[in-house]
Amino acid sequence: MSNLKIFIAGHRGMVGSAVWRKLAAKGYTNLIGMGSKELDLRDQSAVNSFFKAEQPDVVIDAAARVGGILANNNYPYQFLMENLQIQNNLIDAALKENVAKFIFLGSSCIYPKLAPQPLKEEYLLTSSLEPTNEWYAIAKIAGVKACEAIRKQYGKDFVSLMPTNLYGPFDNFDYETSHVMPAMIRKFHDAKNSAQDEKTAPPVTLWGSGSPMREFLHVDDMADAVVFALENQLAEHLYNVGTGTDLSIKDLATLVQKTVGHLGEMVWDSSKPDGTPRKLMDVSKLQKEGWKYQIPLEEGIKETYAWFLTNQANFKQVKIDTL
Ligand SMILES: NC(=O)C1=CN([C@@H]2O[C@H](COP(=O)(O)OP(=O)(O)OC[C@H]3O[C@@H](n4cnc5c(N)ncnc54)[C@H](OP(=O)(O)O)[C@@H]3O)[C@@H](O)[C@H]2O)C=CC1
Ligand SMILES: C[C@H]1O[C@H](OP(=O)(O)OP(=O)(O)OC[C@H]2O[C@@H](n3cnc4c(=O)[nH]c(N)nc43)[C@H](O)[C@@H]2O)[C@@H](O)[C@@H](O)C1=O
Repeated sequence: MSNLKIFIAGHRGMVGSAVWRKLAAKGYTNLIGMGSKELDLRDQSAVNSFFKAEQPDVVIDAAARVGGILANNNYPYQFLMENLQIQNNLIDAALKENVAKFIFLGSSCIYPKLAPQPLKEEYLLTSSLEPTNEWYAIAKIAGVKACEAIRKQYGKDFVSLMPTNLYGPFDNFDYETSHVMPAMIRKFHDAKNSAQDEKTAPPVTLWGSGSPMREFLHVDDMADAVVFALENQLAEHLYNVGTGTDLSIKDLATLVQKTVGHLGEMVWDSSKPDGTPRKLMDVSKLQKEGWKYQIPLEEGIKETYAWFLTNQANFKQVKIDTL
């Protein structure tokens, strides 16, 4: 049991809620969370007042404007500015209020589009970013650099974890704004359910060519990595978090289709972007510290589809507010 006061920013999101569950299960009793309606993390003075009043020992930053390839491409300003505002307010307030440990979550898209594979942490800022998500990536790079600067200048334990593509319970299943895994689960499921009989399911339309390669990590493994980073003093400021293996989007589609039990065709919509051709993580640095993923992809997809089936009435569908 631990009484460490831990503020999980974004505790209602896919990652934040998984971190909360994991910490609660491990006996952490002093967890705090605020929804965006109670505390808008873009509001600097509200964030400063909250930190002054609460004085957390640890902050886990799982709050962000998050979305799949199309949302990133269509709303560049929101993905750049909201993420900068949220993370800047959290990081700066944590420094001022003397928070002992800060865990910042970035994304594998911080690495250059055409970097050598697998992606090592040291490839950061060596060439240009993938255009569909450079806005989000630039915000995340600024977060990594802010934490690195605090570590260098103040010697504080601020660390950044870069997750690969994540999936699992409490994901966003919106057709337009979601990532590929929840999109596929919902599309195959809806097509299967709209069939007259099982063998005449309508086709499912997927985006791009299906040739990009992606790596997927179950959110419970991600939460486990966050808890590992919390409980251990990591030697460096930046660590990749993933499985170290990837597959093509076409192969993923076949796996999800089989899990869901859709028997129709797949159609590939080439008017939608492919995004980066490959972003396989080199996960050896965190492995050397002692952390490794546990949940195999097939098992994770089965479990996520089971969760989707029991939560169909109220799964999350994120819409993006613009000015
Ligand atoms: N999902 C993925 O595949 C990946 C995610 N990541 C990173 O992991 C982290 C968590 O992502 P994930 O859980 O998937 O995202 P979700 O969209 O599921 O959750 C994000 C959370 O952020 C909160 N939030 C957003 N804007 C604000 C705001 N203005 N004020 C307060 N809270 C806000 C939301 O709160 P509320 O619900 O109350 O509105 C929500 O709970 C992010 O940093 C993301 O960049 C990195 C790589 C891949
Ligand atoms: C986590 C990561 O997530 C994003 O990057 P991404 O990996 O490109 O995103 P994605 O999951 O949306 O797509 C992966 C691939 O899958 C293809 N694809 C097929 N059919 C569907 C489909 O129906 N929906 C979606 N979303 N994609 C589809 C799609 O065309 C692409 O080739 C960024 O936000 C980035 O900033 C980031 O951090």
